[in-house]
Amino acid sequence: MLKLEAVTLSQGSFTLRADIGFENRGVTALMGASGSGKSTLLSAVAGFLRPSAGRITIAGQDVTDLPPGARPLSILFQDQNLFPHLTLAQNTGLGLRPDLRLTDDQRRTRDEMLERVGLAGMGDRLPRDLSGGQQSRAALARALVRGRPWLLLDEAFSALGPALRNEMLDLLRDTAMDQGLSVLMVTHDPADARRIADSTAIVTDGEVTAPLPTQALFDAPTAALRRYLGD
Ligand SMILES: Nc1ncnc2c1ncn2[C@@H]1O[C@H](COP(=O)(O)OP(=O)(O)OP(=O)(O)O)[C@@H](O)[C@H]1O
Repeated sequence: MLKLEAVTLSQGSFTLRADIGFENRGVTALMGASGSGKSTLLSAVAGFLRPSAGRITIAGQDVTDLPPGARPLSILFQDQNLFPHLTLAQNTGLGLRPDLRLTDDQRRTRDEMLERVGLAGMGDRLPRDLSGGQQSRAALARALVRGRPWLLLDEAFSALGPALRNEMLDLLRDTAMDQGLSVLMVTHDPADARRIADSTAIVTDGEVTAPLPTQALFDAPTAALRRYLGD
């Protein structure tokens, strides 16, 4: 379980309060209007923003004071940040060792992950020689190869066209299932949540609602969801 216990987050004059737990199983969507605080919440979980009150725990461990790299999670942003001068294999290997001195086992892990995301045999290519979709797959591989139990995504696929975006969402869901990963995914698009999220939490009015099963939530929308959908 990932818990934000009586957490207060501040960015300038904006304040978000969260007292909430995310189950470590499957995909949870974090949905809300622009400026509602989705990225703020994710930044705090990732360790880039320190809460002004409360604490954050993951699997019972207090991570509030841990730097991002020491937390049991990986992060994928919209800007995929592949290094242009490094090959696909090297970009992915960075997830395992920043100095790229991989052991044989780590090479195997890297190659299996590239295969898992549909990039087998492309390890020698530079990012510029990949399509947008392949670059997204590579960035996902680099995040997954770290083997951390939680994966956080901040609108990671929102720049992609609809077909590619659905393909990446499905790949994310399937890989999460295979690897027993827990995923917390920020999206502003209800279609993303409905496609792959087991549960969905809404960020609105400076607070975060408790996650509810996505299907049930959309079948009988809460006041927070209705406000967000503009019904
Ligand atoms: N560094 C900052 N300094 C001051 N205010 C900030 C800062 N970063 C974010 N904010 C404010 O905090 C609020 C929440 O921003 P946040 O980026 O978390 O929203 P969001 O829900 O992720 O929005 P979007 O969907 O547009 O990305 C906004 O009002 C924003 O203007």
